Amino acid sequence: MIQAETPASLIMIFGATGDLAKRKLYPSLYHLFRKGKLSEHFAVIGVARRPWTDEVLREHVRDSVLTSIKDAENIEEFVSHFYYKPHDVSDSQSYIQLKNLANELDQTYGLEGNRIFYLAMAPEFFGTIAEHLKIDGLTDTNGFHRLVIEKPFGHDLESAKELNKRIRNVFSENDIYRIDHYLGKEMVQNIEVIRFANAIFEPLWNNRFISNIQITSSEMLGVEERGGYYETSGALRDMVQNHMLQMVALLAMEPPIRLTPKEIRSEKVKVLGALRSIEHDDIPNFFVRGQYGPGEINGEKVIGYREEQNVNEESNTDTYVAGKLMIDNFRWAGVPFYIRTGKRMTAKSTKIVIQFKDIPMNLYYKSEKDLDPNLLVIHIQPEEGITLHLNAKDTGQMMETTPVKLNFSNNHAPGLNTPEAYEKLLFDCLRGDATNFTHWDEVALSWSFVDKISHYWESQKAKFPNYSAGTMGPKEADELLEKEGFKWWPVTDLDVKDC
Ligand SMILES: NC(=O)C1=CN([C@@H]2O[C@H](COP(=O)(O)OP(=O)(O)OC[C@H]3O[C@@H](n4cnc5c(N)ncnc54)[C@H](OP(=O)(O)O)[C@@H]3O)[C@@H](O)[C@H]2O)C=CC1
Ligand SMILES: O=C1O[C@H](COP(=O)(O)O)[C@@H](O)[C@H](O)[C@H]1O
Repeated sequence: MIQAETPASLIMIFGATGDLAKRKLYPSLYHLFRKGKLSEHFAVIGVARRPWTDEVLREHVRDSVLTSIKDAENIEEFVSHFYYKPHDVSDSQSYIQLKNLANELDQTYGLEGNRIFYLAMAPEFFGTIAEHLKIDGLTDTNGFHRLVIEKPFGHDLESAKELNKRIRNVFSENDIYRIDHYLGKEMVQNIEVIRFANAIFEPLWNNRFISNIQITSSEMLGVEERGGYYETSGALRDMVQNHMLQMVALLAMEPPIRLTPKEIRSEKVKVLGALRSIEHDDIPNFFVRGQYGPGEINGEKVIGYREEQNVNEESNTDTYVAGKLMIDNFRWAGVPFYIRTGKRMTAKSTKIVIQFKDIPMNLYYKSEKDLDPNLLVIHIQPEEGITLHLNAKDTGQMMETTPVKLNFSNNHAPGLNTPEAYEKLLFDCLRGDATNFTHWDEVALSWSFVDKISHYWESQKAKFPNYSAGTMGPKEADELLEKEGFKWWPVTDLDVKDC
């Protein structure tokens, strides 16, 4: 049930000393607090191994907020709601101490027994923590109990099933909030609105009018300190299984009969279920993998993936994936959805390009020159907006055309106006709105699609590295489109700010 207002709640963060909590969760909670979206009846218990005190955590939270917001009003009041408990994830005594503190805070802050358990720790602990929460009585209150789970949700379908079984013994599906932070991004949420609130798009949104759809999510950063995790994951599991497939599902789904989590999820599940399964030897015809070698980013030399910390010097891990997805249903038969994502690429950019089919006959260019196709570009980040690429008359006597762009920019000052994805998702969770979290059925279908590709890749030694840092990936990714008469629309030339 979605609460109209923010209810009182205790938020227990497992992994309170970690990177995610510091960079994302504390600033997001502070934004909610400052906007009045966090009830004054709230308290946070930070949980991790190191022997911190309440004061140390408060200092840490204060620093984390002040790093991103210089004029943080009422910061002292905000941090006074934070408490800390050193913890051993597999020891019941630790949970009993947590329960006692939680019960005390229930009284102090009038929390009505409402509890959000946010698991921001390595995934191997998710199942154990969920089980202890029940066995040791942390869920024995009258309020709501919601489990927020960070990615990755499993390593493949089998491990995801196992994890799901363990947490479902404690929490019902409705109380499990599997985070995919792309679903909290403003322009990802806008996909549905663009599609279903505009009479000009929905009639064209099918294989009669769309020639192909391209989704690019490129990063300039390398793996940073996450080499250990990334070696077990790679770009396919890290980005495609979740974020990229979620965007595909939102772009391809049928209009839901109403905007409830259940109806939207059910439409997304149908898309994921209609993804053409790609078998063994056919995989190279549909998917390309890459790994960055040394190169240059912003004029600075950077090392290759195999030289990164905690990375095997003969690593077979993909830091880049490009793929062609086919959705075998009536609406999308024959329309390729091209996706690509990678680290150490030319630009930090997430964009969706919907390329419409050419008009049947070109009246305007009699000779060799072609009309540009109409494109609808959805700028997810760092700019947020929409651009429609059209053809118009070139000024002058001749009846010639020139490309024009109709542009809507959501953020003229990038990052300032739009709430951070985590802020929105935390707020949704407080209100009990699970629309922008992934349901188990979506997770399972995504893993079963991705598993076939990862198993095939694991069985073949790749010729890595195959792209230089600072480029847009291996040449095979360009060939994937060229062989079908398409090309990747360059993310840098499509910028909303250029219009
Ligand atoms: N960082 C990011 O940008 C993103 C992270 N995620 C996900 O979020 C989760 C956390 O990531 P991140 O913050 O980067 O990880 P970190 O390694 O920075 O933090 C891990 C946290 O877990 C705690 N911890 C580790 N082992 C134990 C233990 N045995 N008992 C109790 N606490 C323990 C650590 O505390 P201590 O050392 O004090 O024990 C620390 O607070 C992961 O699932 C990750 O995949 C998802 C998307 C982005
Ligand atoms: O989930 C992840 O996402 C980030 C990219 O997120 P973005 O919001 O900056 O696009 C990626 O760097 C990371 O490897 C992955 O785990």
